[in-house]
Amino acid sequence: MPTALIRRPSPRLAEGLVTHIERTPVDLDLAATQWQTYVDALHRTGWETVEVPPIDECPDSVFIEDTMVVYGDLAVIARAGADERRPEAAAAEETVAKQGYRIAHIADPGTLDGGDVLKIGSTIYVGHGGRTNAKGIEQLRDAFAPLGADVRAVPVQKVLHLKSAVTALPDGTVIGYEPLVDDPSAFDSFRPVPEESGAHVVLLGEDRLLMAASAPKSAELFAELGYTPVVVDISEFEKLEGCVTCLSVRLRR
Ligand SMILES: NC(=O)NCCC[C@H](N)C(=O)O
Repeated sequence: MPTALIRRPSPRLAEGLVTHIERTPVDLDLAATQWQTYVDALHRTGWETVEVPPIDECPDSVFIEDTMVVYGDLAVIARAGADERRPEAAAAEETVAKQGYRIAHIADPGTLDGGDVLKIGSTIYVGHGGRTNAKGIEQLRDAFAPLGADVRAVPVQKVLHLKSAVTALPDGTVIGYEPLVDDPSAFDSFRPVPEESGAHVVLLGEDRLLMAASAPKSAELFAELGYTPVVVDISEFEKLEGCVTCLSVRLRR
């Protein structure tokens, strides 16, 4: 059974960072329900989940994706671009090590958030922007090149992370809401979607795409293309610039 790492929301979730959008109040009870629904959707589609111990003092800790990048048998532990998120990594490292992964680290002066990393086969796109710097990208390349990965830097200026702008369909087509994609030509194949959050899909296997309820037109488009959208409402996390990808780390080995 494939495994995904998850982390329970902090009671301080509402204080999470907001960079490119206006802050609006977060409903903690609703966030807890939505998180459970997200986890249930993983279980329903055949995923086992492993919880990283919660870290209550870090408001953004639910966004577990940002703590690491996993490729082959190696987990590279990120060094968050936002100082206040750095303490999130330690327990995530312990948990992924227990799953049998080798560990490497992004080190000072490198910074990198997992949300900036989009893997498509052996191509790894890394967003160079507000959270991930050139040194972080260089270190990620040094870690994964020996495993055969082609690490390519792409610009991210308009949104928080690369994967806030684009993700990819199972056939490798990169999807994005064009007004928020810095350079669509950076990708081998690009297809526009009609909504911002329509750009965010988590591949669950067997052509199923986990996606947010806020992108109904994109869900319709994917269904027409032969995929099966699995829709979850994550409104409270979207208020903090989170999306479906950032609430889990899928371990595909
Ligand atoms: N990978 C992601 O999309 N992470 C979302 C992180 C949101 C959080 N409020 C932050 O600004 O770091």
